[in-house]
Amino acid sequence: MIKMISLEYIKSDIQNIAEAIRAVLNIDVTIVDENMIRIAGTGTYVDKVGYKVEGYSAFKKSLTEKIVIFIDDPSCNDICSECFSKKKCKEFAEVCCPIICDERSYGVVGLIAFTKEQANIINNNIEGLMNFLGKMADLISSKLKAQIKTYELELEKKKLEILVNSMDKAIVSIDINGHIDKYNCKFKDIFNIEDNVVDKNIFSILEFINKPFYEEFNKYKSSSFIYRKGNYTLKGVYNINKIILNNDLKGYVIDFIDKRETIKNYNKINKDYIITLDNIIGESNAINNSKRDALMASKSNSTVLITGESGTGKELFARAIHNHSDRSENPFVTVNCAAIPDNLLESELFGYEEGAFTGAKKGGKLGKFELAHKGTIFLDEIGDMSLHLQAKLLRVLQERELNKIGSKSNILIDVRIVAATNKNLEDMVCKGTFREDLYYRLNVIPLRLPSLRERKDDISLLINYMMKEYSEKLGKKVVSIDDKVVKTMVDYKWPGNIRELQNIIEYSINMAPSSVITLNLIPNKLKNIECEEIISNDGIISTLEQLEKKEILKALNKYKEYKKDKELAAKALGISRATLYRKLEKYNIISK
Ligand SMILES: Nc1ncnc2c1ncn2[C@@H]1O[C@H](COP(=O)(O)OP(=O)(O)OP(=O)(O)O)[C@@H](O)[C@H]1O
Repeated sequence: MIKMISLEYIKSDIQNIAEAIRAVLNIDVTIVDENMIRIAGTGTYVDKVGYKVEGYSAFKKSLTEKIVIFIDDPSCNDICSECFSKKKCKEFAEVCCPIICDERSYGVVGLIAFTKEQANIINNNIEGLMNFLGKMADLISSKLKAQIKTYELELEKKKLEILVNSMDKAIVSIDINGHIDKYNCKFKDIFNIEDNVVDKNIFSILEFINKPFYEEFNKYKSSSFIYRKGNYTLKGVYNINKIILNNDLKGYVIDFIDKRETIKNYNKINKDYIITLDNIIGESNAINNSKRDALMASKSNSTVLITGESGTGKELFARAIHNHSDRSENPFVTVNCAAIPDNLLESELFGYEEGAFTGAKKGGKLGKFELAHKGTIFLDEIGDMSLHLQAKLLRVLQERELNKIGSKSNILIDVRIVAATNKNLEDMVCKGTFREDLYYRLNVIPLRLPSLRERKDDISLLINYMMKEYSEKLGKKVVSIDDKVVKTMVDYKWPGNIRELQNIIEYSINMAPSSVITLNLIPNKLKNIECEEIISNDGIISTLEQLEKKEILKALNKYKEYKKDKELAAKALGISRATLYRKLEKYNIISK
């Protein structure tokens, strides 16, 4: 940074100094910079300003070695013997002194005698002149230092300006009486201000700011606001911070958050996850029916209730419904009602105003319903919502407006609701754990998603899709799957549905030593299905061996998650571990 500054920046000051020296001493003066460019000069040097002093000279030596040089007779001086203009030299004597600033040589100031009289002045008072020239070099150096400081300050100012202007908050600083001192671009932007507002009073521009706030600072430190100018309305939150210097209050910095901007950013982040019905893998009748119903639902504004076992793709369908709807440009906001404790869920859904309760965040909190304005809110695991919140949600659904905790007025909401659950809400209604009126409000468009068991035709398709996805993700080249594995997977019951299938494919790709997924790579639970098949064949007489095999499989299945599974299974069957192993071999049971 400092390197960029040179004597060039202060050349008019330097020229003045050169002329002052000349006027006092009647000897010509010249000054060169660190590149040997003449910066200033008097007499014959005036026309040479701006040109480079070529070759080796006393000036060059003084600059590089940072020493004062005195030459009383150029014709026989050692330094001059190397000078390229030695032969045409018209000088009688010379004194030059380096200009040093922070131990760096920035140039040289020199006195040159072109007549015998001038040489006598130098020769008769060399010590005094050297001292004088040193003082002049110091003067130039201090001017340079001041210039470097100014440059650094300007640079800092520029950086701060860019920093403040690239903030996504609007900020303004005012004195203790409210007069505006500085502000960033965002401030003018969000409040639609066109004029220069420096020195204007903030209270006359932003009437919502509580005027005597500096007397009751803590009370008005942070608040939500509504700003109106003609047809323009802005809602947001502002915070006031004191500027204190040496225990004196000097003013305030106020920052403003534009609510629309917060919502827009939220959308941008969530836009990364765009799912449409075409991305939902499956061609079976069961899934095609669900896709058809979902497309119909997307064209309406009514509430959708998606039901289906865990991992069947309820959230995926909810996103697809939103993305196919005319709300797709607006937010899709998800709330997992089971993951958030009941006491927090209320503020998560509906938000609160500043100071609504002890511990409430500065500036209040935007609720998910507000964030989802003009978009869709996805209430996942709705069956886990408490009765207390069910009543609140019902009120919002009925009245289409919500009351934020701590607020005196209601907010109109325009949000499409898609709820989902893997619970049987009708059963819950019968047991009194889910409100009947809310159930009917939610279940306007029911969408049931089939379990993977009900769409076995899709399993191969899903396997291929997931193999590609995870091979890419994990950077492995797994390209095929053994037919026996596919058959085993088709036969399995998939209680965890697609999520469970995803886990197993991810696991087997991780474990695959080659490019093929083989039977030994998939968990045993998938291979022990025979057990369930035998059990379900009620009414059919089995041989004793079949029964024995069935009981062994049952026991293995029961303890499959345990480390000592064989020991526990053997104990449960009333046989020794060795006998169990023998029987496993006899019945060709593959076990972990
Ligand atoms: N048809 C499909 N094609 C591809 N991936 C799918 C499909 N359906 C679901 N998935 C994937 O399966 C996983 C589970 O889906 P999702 O979270 O939508 O299920 P869910 O029914 O909401 O589950 P839960 O009830 O447990 O919340 C996700 O990773 C999703 O991407």
